[in-house]
Amino acid sequence: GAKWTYNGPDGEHHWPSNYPFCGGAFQSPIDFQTQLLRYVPNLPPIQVQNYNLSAHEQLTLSNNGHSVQLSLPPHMYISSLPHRYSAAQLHFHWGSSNLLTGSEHTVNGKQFAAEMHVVHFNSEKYPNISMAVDKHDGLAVLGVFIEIGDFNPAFDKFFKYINGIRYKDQKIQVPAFNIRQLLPAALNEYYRYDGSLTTPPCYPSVLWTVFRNPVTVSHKQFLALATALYASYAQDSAPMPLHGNYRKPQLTDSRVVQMSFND
Ligand SMILES: NS(=O)(=O)c1c(F)c(F)c(S(=O)(=O)CCO)c(N[C@H]2CCCc3ccccc32)c1F
Ligand SMILES: [Zn+2]
Repeated sequence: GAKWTYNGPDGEHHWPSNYPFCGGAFQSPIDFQTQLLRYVPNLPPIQVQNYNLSAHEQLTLSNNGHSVQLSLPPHMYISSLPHRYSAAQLHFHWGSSNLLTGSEHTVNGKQFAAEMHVVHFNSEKYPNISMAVDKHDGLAVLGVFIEIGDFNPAFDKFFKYINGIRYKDQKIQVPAFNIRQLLPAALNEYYRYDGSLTTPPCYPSVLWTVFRNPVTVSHKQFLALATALYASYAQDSAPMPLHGNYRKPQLTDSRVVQMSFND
């Protein structure tokens, strides 16, 4: 499809001209205005299966020009949703080295330093993510807010390789690890709503689950993420740093946004 960026002439205000869904309804991310949300006491805790990958497995860490992504095997899945949703990849959104505000979802207007998304597809109904990506029940994404704080050994399992994928379309194989360690401890506290991909083509195909509790990475780890990557190719004469890769909050309209907690 047509090229798109987060800033400049191909930035998010222009996405709808090449990607009509981006100008449509049910868009993501959104701001969670907690006074307006609906507390649903029996929303079941998220249950994940086979997230504890063996170090003998290898995952592909790549720079796709829009984010850093880690491929995930489809035998990892979410078992607590109406259908089985199998893992496809995880990726990040962040600000810049001096802008510690780069999350996509916000809470009462508060933006976190970064946000991780673990993308899953409905493997009961669709054979792969490409067939699922534009279906109303196609995708389920787990969102995790990231704050600056203690060093995070789980993130370092792949952050330490980030200098091997500095430029667009570079990829390396990294040893797999326990992906559950990237999620917050409490999987029973989350926001839930129907939304979309936050990048073009912005299909309204995502059941969003954004966990209440952030995880931390150290300032040094965050700087590695925010300063190592380029959206341009290694041979490009004008290198374009990859940062600020977050879409602004969209209108909630008449959507009901649920929360599984009320304290
Ligand atoms: N925020 S978000 O909506 O979760 C989100 C992103 F922000 C994001 F950058 C990506 S991307 O890295 O693939 C680059 C642009 O599509 C995705 N990819 C998904 C949806 C598109 C098709 C596809 C195919 C295989 C694996 C993953 C995906 C994405 F879902
Ligand atoms: Zn994302």
